[in-house]
Amino acid sequence: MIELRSLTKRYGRTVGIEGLDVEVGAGEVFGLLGPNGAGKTTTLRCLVGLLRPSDGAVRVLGLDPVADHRRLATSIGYLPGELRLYPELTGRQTLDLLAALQGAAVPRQAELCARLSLSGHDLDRAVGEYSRGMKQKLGIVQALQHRPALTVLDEPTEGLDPLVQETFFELLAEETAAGRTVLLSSHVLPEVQRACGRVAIVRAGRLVTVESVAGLRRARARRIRLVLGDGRGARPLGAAERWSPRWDGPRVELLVPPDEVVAAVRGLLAEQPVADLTVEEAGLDEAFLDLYRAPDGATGDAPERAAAPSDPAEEDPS
Ligand SMILES: Nc1ncnc2c1ncn2[C@@H]1O[C@H](COP(=O)(O)OP(=O)(O)OP(=O)(O)O)[C@@H](O)[C@H]1O
Repeated sequence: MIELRSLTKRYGRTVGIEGLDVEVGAGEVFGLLGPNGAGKTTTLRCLVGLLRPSDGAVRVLGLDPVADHRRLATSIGYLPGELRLYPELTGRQTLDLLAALQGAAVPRQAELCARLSLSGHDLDRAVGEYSRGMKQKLGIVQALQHRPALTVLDEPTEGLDPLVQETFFELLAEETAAGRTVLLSSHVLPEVQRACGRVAIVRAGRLVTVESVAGLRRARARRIRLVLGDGRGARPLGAAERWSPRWDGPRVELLVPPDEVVAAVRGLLAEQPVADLTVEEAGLDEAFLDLYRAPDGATGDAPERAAAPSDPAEEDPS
């Protein structure tokens, strides 16, 4: 469904994304994750043909999203991160206008509006009067209304209340059950854990890893919690100090790599009066936070991301 080969997009001197290699197959819900400014939106815009790559290749359903933009319009649904709508059009007029641009029938429009609680009354109001969440719901409806083979969603749950989020996740599950593909960007970690089978993590314009959510979790740390039996608080833990123990009175918590857990527990039990001990898998949040962190501990944009000064700014072809 999606093939990115060394995808690079520069904005003049700034690197949006560099050397990204990713493949996404039919029926996947694939997550693109990373801190602010990592290059997620840039990647999605290249995928839907709104940006021309500076280097590398993008194939969506075997086609070039820029050159074959019109042909792909019927097969792609896109929810931009910053949804800008004509404020004077009603919700219904907006959906119909976008359907015309998609060039396809919209068999799901009514059903999606009903499921996302956009009433007939709402749809007859001008979009300029919509709340943030209502606009987002309209954005989701238009992205799915023509039953596209691929739906690209940039931060889709922004502004949605928990009940609507629930419906949204049901919709995603139905997409994959029907063999259709979804690519979403997010930095809301639990939603990725819930919705995606695989994720690509990007940081400062580069791919950090592509992995299944299950695999990512398996490979990450275990949390060891100890309650010391003598009631005394923080003290040196010998070899276990390297896992940066966090103390709270007589309780201490360490995050330990999975293959070192047994040795860590043995060492801790041998050296402390332990009253209680638990070992559990660290949450996916910690797994991601670990990958988010730049090698120097910083997150987000790295100052060394500037591209060669001679690189021309790429223009939006649309
Ligand atoms: N139109 C533009 N002109 C110049 N630089 C841009 C432009 N759009 C994005 N960038 C830069 O490209 C880099 C990647 O931005 P991008 O919007 O793709 O990140 P993101 O991962 O979507 O971030 P966020 O989570 O904050 O939405 C950033 O350094 C950003 O400043």
